Amino acid sequence: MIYTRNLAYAYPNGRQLRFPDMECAEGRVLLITGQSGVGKTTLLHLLAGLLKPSGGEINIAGTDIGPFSAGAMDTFRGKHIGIIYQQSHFIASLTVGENLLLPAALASKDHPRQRLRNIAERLGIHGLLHKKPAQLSQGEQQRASIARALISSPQLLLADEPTASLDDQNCIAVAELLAEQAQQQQAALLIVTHDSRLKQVFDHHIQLS
Ligand SMILES: Nc1ncnc2c1ncn2[C@@H]1O[C@H](COP(=O)(O)OP(=O)(O)OP(=O)(O)O)[C@@H](O)[C@H]1O
Repeated sequence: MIYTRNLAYAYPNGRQLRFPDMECAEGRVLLITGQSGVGKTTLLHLLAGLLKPSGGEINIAGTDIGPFSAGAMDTFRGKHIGIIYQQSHFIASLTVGENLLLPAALASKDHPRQRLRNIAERLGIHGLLHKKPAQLSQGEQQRASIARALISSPQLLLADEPTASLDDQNCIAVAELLAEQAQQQQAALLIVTHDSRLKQVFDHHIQLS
């Protein structure tokens, strides 16, 4: 589903970052860990096509994303990639439901409201869709971010530190929920984190150094 080969990135006036080759199939989870500063966020942005590599290849769903223009990458990302950020980044003036429908609207997916109902029910947030994001607890916001990433049925889910601010019990619960949803949807799930607690949940693991 996704693989990388000889991936590298150099910030202007920064050091050159080189990443180990990685791959993850549909319905599987790859955990990518590493200390602060090794390049986890950079890697996530490369995989999401938000940064262009200085070398190497990223192949998603059979497509080398290297040659894409910024506009073509935006379209591809909207169709194939769901991103779960550590902070939810919801639009405060919209309801949770309206926030969750935005990516599906941008990706022109069919029957978004039906999908929203199904996913919100699965994640136990269907009673919260009419509320404003600020009225949700942190755990509820986390589940809402997962729902938002799933709503366009992406084939690739990228999660950036999804459990960093959670206690042990919620950390494991959110990790298992993510993996379960990815499996149900047959999406590849890549979790980028410094949270070593997740190593006990997932056995497919790469450590950046
Ligand atoms: N805009 C930038 N310009 C130059 N160097 C940068 C820039 N952003 C990040 N870096 C450097 O690139 C390296 C990787 O940064 P990155 O944010 O990807 O690491 P990280 O593993 O996500 O760290 P953390 O866990 O602390 O968030 C670091 O050495 C950082 O100082």
